[in-house]
Amino acid sequence: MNERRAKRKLKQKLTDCFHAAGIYLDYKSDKGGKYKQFIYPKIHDIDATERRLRFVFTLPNGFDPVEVTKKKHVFRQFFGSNTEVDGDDVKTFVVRVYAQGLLKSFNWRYADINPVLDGKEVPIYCGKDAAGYHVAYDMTDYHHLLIAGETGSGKSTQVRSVLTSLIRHMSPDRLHMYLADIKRSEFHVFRHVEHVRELCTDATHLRAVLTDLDVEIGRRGALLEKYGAANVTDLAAPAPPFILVCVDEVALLKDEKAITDILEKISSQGRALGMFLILSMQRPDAKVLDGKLKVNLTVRMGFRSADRINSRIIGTPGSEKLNASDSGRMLMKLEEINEVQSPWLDVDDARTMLDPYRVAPPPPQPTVEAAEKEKPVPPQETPKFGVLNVDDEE
Ligand SMILES: Nc1ncnc2c1ncn2[C@@H]1O[C@H](COP(=O)(O)OP(=O)(O)OP(=O)(O)O)[C@@H](O)[C@H]1O
Repeated sequence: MNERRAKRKLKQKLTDCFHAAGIYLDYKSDKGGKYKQFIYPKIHDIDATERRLRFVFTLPNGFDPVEVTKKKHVFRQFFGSNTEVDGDDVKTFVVRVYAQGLLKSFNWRYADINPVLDGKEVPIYCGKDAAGYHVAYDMTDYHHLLIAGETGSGKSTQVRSVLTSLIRHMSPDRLHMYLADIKRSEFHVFRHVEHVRELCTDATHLRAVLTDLDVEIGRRGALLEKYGAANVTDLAAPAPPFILVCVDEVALLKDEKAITDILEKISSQGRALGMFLILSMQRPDAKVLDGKLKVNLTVRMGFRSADRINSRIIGTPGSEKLNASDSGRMLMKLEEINEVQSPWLDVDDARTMLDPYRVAPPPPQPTVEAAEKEKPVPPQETPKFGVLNVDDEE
């Protein structure tokens, strides 16, 4: 069957589905009122691949979108149980029909995901969608990420997998990571990995690191101004490395204004400067996700959440309905909201995989007595973070 004919058939099937579901407006077309005319939703786009079928339609003005949500079962009766219907609460809806449905679980394997990371500057590997396709995106396109979900939903595994994928894929010269784990439970596997410039386990350390990064924001901003560039990626080589700040359980820091102010600043200015955020939290905290952060954390991964209010704050309405038995399942908001299964990556496997990237741990700090015996050495002028120094560029 040629493509046009196949699309015409699919369009007819969707129209039949609209009719069966009562998704139309009708009016009498003759004076006697014998003949009815139907106005169905307008079908804009039909995209059919081997594994997935996708329709976009808009409702006629005057039709209540709630009626579509109520009639999702009719779409499943017509197209099969792997059918999803999502709408914007006004008039645009997307219907997706998947050939296989979401996997229950699958293992993180670099060899499998490597091809989808290729060609992306700062790739974020997310998981597999219901059609079995790998889902990944580039932070230089979509910027800052929020990962949220209640305890046991798979959030920590996802943060581990995202960071491990980045380390495997990017050279330590191109990506500098600044990690904060105030709970001290997650990031020990990343200790001494070459990409990881700082690993903070308390607010004082994180505040100092972010204060230095604030200086880096100023330096990079000055560089862009000097060369009339819109983005650090437009600068002539050697471009400064990308900087990723990842804070686990950021809600624990909600009263640390100096910290949240700089995180906000990175969220609003970091895009052009090659500085990105990944923030994770168990319970979305309206105080943390207020103002600029809320607007600038454009990508959301919503694992199972406690209730509707939480899932709305995360920005993935419906994540409260994810099954407790489906660990690692999330609703992911990139441009649309899609259900995605994240990969399983065990802590021990991650540790083993990261071993080749570890540099020797720094020598222990001398004791106070030993330091006092040493002759004082005049302080050296070393650039912070070793990333770039505006003066060197003169
Ligand atoms: N992607 C996945 N695939 C299969 N199972 C998973 C996946 N992610 C998590 N799990 C299962 O769920 C358990 C809890 O995962 P994880 O520790 O990531 O949850 P969490 O939301 O971070 O919880 P907490 O906040 O308590 O750390 C894991 O031990 C594992 O059994």
